[in-house]
Amino acid sequence: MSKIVIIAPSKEFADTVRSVVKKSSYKIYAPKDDRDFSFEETVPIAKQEEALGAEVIITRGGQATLLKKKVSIPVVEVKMTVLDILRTVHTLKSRYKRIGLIGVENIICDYRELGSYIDIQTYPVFSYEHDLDMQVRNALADHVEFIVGDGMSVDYAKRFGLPGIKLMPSSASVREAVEIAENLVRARFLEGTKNEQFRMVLETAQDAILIISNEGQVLLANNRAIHLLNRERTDIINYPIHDVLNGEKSLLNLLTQSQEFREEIVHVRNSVLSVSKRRIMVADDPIGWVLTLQDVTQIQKLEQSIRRKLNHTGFVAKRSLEDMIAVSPAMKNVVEKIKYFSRTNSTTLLLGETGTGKELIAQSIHNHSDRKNRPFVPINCGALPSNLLESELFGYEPGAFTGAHRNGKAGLFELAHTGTIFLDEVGEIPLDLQSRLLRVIQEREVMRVGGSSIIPIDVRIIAATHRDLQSDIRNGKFRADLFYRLHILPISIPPLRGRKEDIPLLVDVLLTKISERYQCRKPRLPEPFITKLKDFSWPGNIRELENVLERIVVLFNAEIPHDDVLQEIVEELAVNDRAATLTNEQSGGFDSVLNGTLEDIEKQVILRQLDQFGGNKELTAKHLGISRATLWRKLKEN
Ligand SMILES: Nc1ncnc2c1ncn2[C@@H]1O[C@H](COP(=O)(O)OP(=O)(O)OP(=O)(O)O)[C@@H](O)[C@H]1O
Repeated sequence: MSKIVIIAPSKEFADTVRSVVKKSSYKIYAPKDDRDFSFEETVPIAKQEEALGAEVIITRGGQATLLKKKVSIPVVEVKMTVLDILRTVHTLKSRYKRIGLIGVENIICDYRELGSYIDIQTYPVFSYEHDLDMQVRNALADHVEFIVGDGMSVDYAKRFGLPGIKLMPSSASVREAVEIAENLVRARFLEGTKNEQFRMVLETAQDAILIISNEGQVLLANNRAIHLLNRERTDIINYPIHDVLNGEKSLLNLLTQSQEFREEIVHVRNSVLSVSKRRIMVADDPIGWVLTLQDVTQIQKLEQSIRRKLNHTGFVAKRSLEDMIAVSPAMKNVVEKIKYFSRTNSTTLLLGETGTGKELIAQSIHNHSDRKNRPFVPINCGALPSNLLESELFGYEPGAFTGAHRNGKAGLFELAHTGTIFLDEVGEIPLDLQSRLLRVIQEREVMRVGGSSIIPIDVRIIAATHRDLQSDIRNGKFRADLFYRLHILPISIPPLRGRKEDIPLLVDVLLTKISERYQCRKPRLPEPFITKLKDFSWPGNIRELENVLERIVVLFNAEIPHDDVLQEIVEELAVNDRAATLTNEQSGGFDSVLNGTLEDIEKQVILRQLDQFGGNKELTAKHLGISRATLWRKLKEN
């Protein structure tokens, strides 16, 4: 398919065209013999080429005038220049006194003035049917001896015995026409590109969009609008908006307002729509309106799905410092450390019993740091067997092991690039992997399992453990060098029993959270009960407290007498505490303690109780039946 088609009505013109147009991408039609193309021949050619996808037709003279009416693509006319005519007339001047210029109006009009300069008669033809005969007769009446003009006119004049010569555009004129045609093709392409871009924007928009004229006629509607209006496109485009929205009174009242507005809410059938109306201005003139309609329920669904996707990756830290309750001095101190440490990129080690909030603190550090908009990648190192943990952390190349994914897989270190990786239960990492982890931390680069290339990473490391890593080092379970790499910024998180001042606020905030989750009323707990909660040792820390409160929310809503529920919980907590103390005393290691001297045994008992009460000396002393001063003294002595 050629985009530019040249129809040369005569053989001579075709020769001029071929001398100019060398590109094979142009299709040239020319008569096979000396006879010029008739209109009956050129019209079908032009129509066929248009149907095949031609974008521009080049031709000349009367053919151009006619084809412009017959096809809807642009027809570029090869115009005769004044110079073309002068050149022809000049050669004839010595032989003929009276020369006439005859031809269709578009050839003659610009040159009519020519007659006054070079003594030549002009005979414009507006329509071959109506004027040609008359103008040839006029020329004869004016005693014109020789005629120059377009093919049709000259041929016609010959029938009256009037000799003539056909005007032929020069190569320069052909070149100019070709240039115009090429520019037109380029402009059409640009326009097509713009239209397509506009269409794509319109169709990929989340909103239903309608463009209406100043008179309220729908000029354009995207597929969402068609879908929303539940009509056929043909029943919408070019119809008045009144007809299109017939029956949707509230929407119509809103849309026919003569003012712009934004995000007005309107109920249409079963949907809630947010509607906006904006003027379209072109050079300060209003030319219509653009209406956007958003299905609010759809937006809510979209938001949910985006959140689900983000959360599904697990790479978003949802909690932050605002979620942390810190009333006790011990926790306030932890919060200060979080704020301070989050300003650095250094490796941080969180030390604390289970349920003390290590994960919450890791997320808070991340969200308080410059990396807050980057990934937060948590992994529980204790939850996976060694080989799986290795490929999870460092990734693997295709075919690294049986069952490996065909395309390989990026490790969590890679996925955490520019963000934070949270190595929970770092004390559970097997020794062989510890050395690999050490290398990654030292070099800040990873190599996938089965791979040979090194991938540099920029990751902040936060590790956490409930284990006594120093003792693991002594027992050969944890590498000392890895410990020192992790122990750069340590945070010891006190157990709940060591920060009982936090309990009342924790109870209040957690009850609100849980009640919201269950969508039920928040229980009001009696003060004595809340105070009583401070007496227990909470081995499961805040998680245990959370579980107890969840039970209260559920049972209070089950209409079980509230006092019974609270009484049962207090008893259960007391029993658990006694059992824990007993187990501790029996298995804890009294066996080991009993082996030492009396002083050793006393020291072990004091330290164990101190630990049991999260370092709280007052409670420890009370439990051991000694004064705080005695406890101080004994601790000092030991
Ligand atoms: N200071 C705090 N303020 C409010 N809620 C807290 C606080 N600390 C912990 N929590 C809540 O207690 C629960 C347990 O916390 P988290 O999971 O962070 O503990 P953890 O130390 O990581 O536990 P584990 O070691 O068992 O994984 C979470 O629901 C957390 O939001």
